[in-house]
Amino acid sequence: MLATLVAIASGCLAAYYLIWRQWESQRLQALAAASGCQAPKILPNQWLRPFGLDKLGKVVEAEKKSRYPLLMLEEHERHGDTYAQYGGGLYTIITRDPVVIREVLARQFKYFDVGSARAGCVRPLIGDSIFTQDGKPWDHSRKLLAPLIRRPTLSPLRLRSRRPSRRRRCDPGQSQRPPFDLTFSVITEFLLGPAASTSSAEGKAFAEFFNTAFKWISKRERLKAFYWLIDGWEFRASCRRARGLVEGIIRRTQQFIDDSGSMEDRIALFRLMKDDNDIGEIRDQFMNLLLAGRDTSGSLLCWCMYVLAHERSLLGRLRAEVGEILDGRLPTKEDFGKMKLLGQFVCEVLRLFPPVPINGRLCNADTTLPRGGGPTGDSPILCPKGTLICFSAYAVQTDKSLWDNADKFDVARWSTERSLTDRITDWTYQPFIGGPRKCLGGEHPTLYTF
Ligand code: HEM
Repeated sequence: MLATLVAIASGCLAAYYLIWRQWESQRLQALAAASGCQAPKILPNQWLRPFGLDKLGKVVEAEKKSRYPLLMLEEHERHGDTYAQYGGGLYTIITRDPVVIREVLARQFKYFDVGSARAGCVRPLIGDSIFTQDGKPWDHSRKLLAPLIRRPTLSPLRLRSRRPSRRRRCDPGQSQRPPFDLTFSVITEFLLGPAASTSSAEGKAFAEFFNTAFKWISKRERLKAFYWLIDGWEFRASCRRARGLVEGIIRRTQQFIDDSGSMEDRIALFRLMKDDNDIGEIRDQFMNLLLAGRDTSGSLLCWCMYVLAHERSLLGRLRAEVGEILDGRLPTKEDFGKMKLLGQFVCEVLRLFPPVPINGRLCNADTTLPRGGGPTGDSPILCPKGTLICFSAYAVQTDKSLWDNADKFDVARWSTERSLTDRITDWTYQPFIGGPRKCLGGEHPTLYTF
């Protein structure tokens, strides 16, 4: 009797599923037809098609060899500006078409989320805030943080000047550590003030726990939707301890923040700490900003040094420019406007070596995108709810059809007054992305590099 009931229930469920699938498919076909959509080029998967595990394996392998952006570029050159494939369980549209990217990040912003995988991957360390949220919670965080970080009176230049220690600079096995340690301490102090200095024992311990947790996060990110497979005691303990230490630092800072507001121009999160907000919220806002700003600025510094090691004459010209404008004193914000060559140099480094070379968005409603379909790729394409859009600033910024001598490092391409504005406007240059979610800290890259 029970077996019969189970069989009937299973049959009903299966029938319901098939009817629903049919109905869904007809609805999507109608939407596609109404917008003149054609299918994009869909790359076949070798095995386990619905999960796209072969594609995921290829990505993981490329990331291990630090050549994921190069893989994306090669695939675009082989398959076109926009194509589709199943990857890591998701139907994925992969694009380097600026028109499609603008549609996703700006024109149809509300239909594209950062998605739950990003949040799940990093939440144990940074909690929930601007970097991981979507919809109303994101809007709240953005409105809260944007005015704090972009205050005209606030300047990271007020931080005392710092250099990596001589011992670290000489350690060849740790060539990437000094820039990342430097940006870690600059951003931490910029956001929380001197009490968070990473030269204190507490600050050092925080940096250690944060870095350990971050190594785990990098591995989790590689697995996309399957990030949860990478977990462990060390990861959880480092996250817990890093979060605990930050709370201690925030409490201490709150004690010496007084009503006179004397520290307001030296601590970006001053208002947040002063207004008696929940300590957990302040901690998460800070951790999100640190995660968003530390590696990006550190990576920019590394690439600047890499380029300068190869372009010795450019180094000489940059030294001459900076020396002439500053004449031995520390710079002001206005000085950076005068350092034309330095600005062009940073633009070109960010073009060839964008710190966020690949990015993604998850579609939250059935919609269409203006290009990528049909034999020429000029027709609109259908983008059903649940589609992952993967786009690469690196592939756009090194696209030979958009840039003359795309592979060549050439500061002169930024020498005319409008070159940067024009490139940002037509979305062919997007190291800080664009649209409502564009980088909050990316207004003064020259300043960070200095
Ligand atoms: C060279 C340095 C930097 C680069 C290239 C860079 C690049 C980016 C990019 C591409 C995004 C978009 C990420 C996404 O939505 O998927 C982003 C977002 C963000 N960045 Fe930066 N960033 C830099 C420095 C900073 C700094 C120093 C801070 C803050 C102290 C910062 C704060 C943020 C925040 C808060 C977001 C999230 C904005 C939102 O979702 O509304 N960034 N950045």
